[in-house]
Amino acid sequence: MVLCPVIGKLQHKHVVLASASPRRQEILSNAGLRFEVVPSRFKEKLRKASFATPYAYAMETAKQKALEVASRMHQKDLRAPDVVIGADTIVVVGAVILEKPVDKQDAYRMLSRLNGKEHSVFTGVAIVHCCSKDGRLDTEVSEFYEETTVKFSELSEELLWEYINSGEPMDKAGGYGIQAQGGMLVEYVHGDFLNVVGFPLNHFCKELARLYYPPRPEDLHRVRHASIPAVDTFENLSDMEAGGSDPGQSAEGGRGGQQADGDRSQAPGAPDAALNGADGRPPLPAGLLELMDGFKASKVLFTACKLKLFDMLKDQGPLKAVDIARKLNACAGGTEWLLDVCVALGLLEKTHRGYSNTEVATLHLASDGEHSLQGLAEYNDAHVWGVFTRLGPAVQEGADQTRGALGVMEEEGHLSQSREMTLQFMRAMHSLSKLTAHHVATAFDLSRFTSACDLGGCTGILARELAQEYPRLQVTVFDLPEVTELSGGFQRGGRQTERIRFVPGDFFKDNLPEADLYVLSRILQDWPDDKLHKLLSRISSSCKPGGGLLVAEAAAEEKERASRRPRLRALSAGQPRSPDEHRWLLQRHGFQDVRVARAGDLLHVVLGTRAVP
Ligand SMILES: Cc1cn([C@H]2C[C@H](O)[C@@H](COP(=O)(O)OP(=O)(O)OP(=O)(O)O)O2)c(=O)[nH]c1=O
Repeated sequence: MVLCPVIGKLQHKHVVLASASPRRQEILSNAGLRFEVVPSRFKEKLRKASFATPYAYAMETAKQKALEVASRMHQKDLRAPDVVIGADTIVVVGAVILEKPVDKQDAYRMLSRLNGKEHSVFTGVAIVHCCSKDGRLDTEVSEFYEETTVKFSELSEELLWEYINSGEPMDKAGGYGIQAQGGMLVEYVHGDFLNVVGFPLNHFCKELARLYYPPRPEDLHRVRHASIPAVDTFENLSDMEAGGSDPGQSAEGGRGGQQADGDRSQAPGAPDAALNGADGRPPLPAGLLELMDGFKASKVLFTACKLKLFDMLKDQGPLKAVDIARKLNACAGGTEWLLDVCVALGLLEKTHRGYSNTEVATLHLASDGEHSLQGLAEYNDAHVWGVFTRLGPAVQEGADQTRGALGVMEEEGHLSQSREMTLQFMRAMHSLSKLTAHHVATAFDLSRFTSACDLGGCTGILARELAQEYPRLQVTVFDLPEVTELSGGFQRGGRQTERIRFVPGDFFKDNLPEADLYVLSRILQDWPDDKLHKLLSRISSSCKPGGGLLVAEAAAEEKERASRRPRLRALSAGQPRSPDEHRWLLQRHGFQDVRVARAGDLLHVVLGTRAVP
């Protein structure tokens, strides 16, 4: 069965897998690809230090493996295969690249390095298209890489040696095989599992799609780059290629326009499959209409939050519309409209007994819950809404682009405006931090530090999580006086609170409190380059050799930068920086052994150690 038709594109070609890896052979043949196996003789000896990133090294090795096979086959028969695929898998922990162990001691060294920690597995892949011209070999190379994060449990020496003696580690990068007994060592995996096993099949199919079906301008509204087009989409495209119907029309019948995944953020012009016209009229732009109305839905949510509707229904629901209107001291007709829209938006449920919260509303929209996002809704309504009404003039007049098109930080300037505004801002940050603090605190093992200072730590949510996770850690929250003054209102009791103190100050002007570990969570993105360097250099001067700097920022790997949330936020807060940019920033300011890890779905975290100046 060929599930992904792009694999079928290679059906009549002479495809060679330049790899001895049985795992790669299995993954590709399971996917329906037919190929010959010719292991590469390229010696994996490129100088690692000459590559800017580990994945550049893996991609180059993959390319050299494939090119070696292509040229050997060409020399032998004066005929080259059509396509040669090469791959190289490496394990990266800190700045160290691990390949296959040379002996048991080497395997032990590798596994000890990985023990209890998170690491990255990169596979570089090269797809080499070959052709023979006048006895000469011409090649065209496309290459890409995939990264997967893997965390090992804390493992005893005994277990490590038992595993090594099983013989499994010897032919595998990093000295383990996640697909077999090595799977028992692994606590979690973020990303493509097959990438760890040696071949990122999903990304490979996307790459083939890119190569074999480059989108025509008129197709761009239908096919999303980031996904492997659905089978139906491909069939349409193949038909077109074979002289079939026009793409606009081929979407008819409710098949061609399907999105490849369940992401609701479909391209706005993507036709709704069920509603396409059958007579040459353009399909209904359902996604676009949804975008046109998006602001109305936000305002309904904000208004319901402001009226404390979800609080009322959490405690007293279900309630009839008239009773809700009475309690809100609002007009009955208007209240009923609002309630019905909330039902349509999935925020409320309506039965014969009246209106009640949906689960998501009770969890995230009632104000007192552990996971409440009320503060964020309130802040977006009171402030960000207004900022976005200035988008048109800001684009025309050209604001400071380092701060996004709107030229203002969402938070800027309001801390000093009024106590109420400061509180609103703090509630918004508090809401957001609750979603991410645990991931930030546990992305790395920070138990070697005994004191930490969370710069711009606001209500102390992350400080609390750090103190909870590391029982020896004393945590200082350093923030502007107007913030620390109000932070008391956000504190909950608990033993870890004794190890948290709030210190008022400005991190651009005042001496930073002493600490082994400095933390900047969602701070750097808000500042333009000059301020950012000033802040990092102040931290670097305060941090003792061996101390650490932990930076948490919105996840912004290349593939994510184009997605909806970071893009919208970038309008008011500037373009998010990638993990590599953060790694470079820390290195530039005197931090070494810089490691990057994913912290949940929203953030990435970077940890560096202060070098001896
Ligand atoms: C981390 C990890 C790696 N591996 C394997 C995948 C690769 O086969 C190997 C990494 O070595 P590679 O040098 O990438 O590949 P290889 O030597 O096996 O084959 P060739 O060079 O001929 O293409 O490690 C696993 O099987 N499971 C794992 O969990």
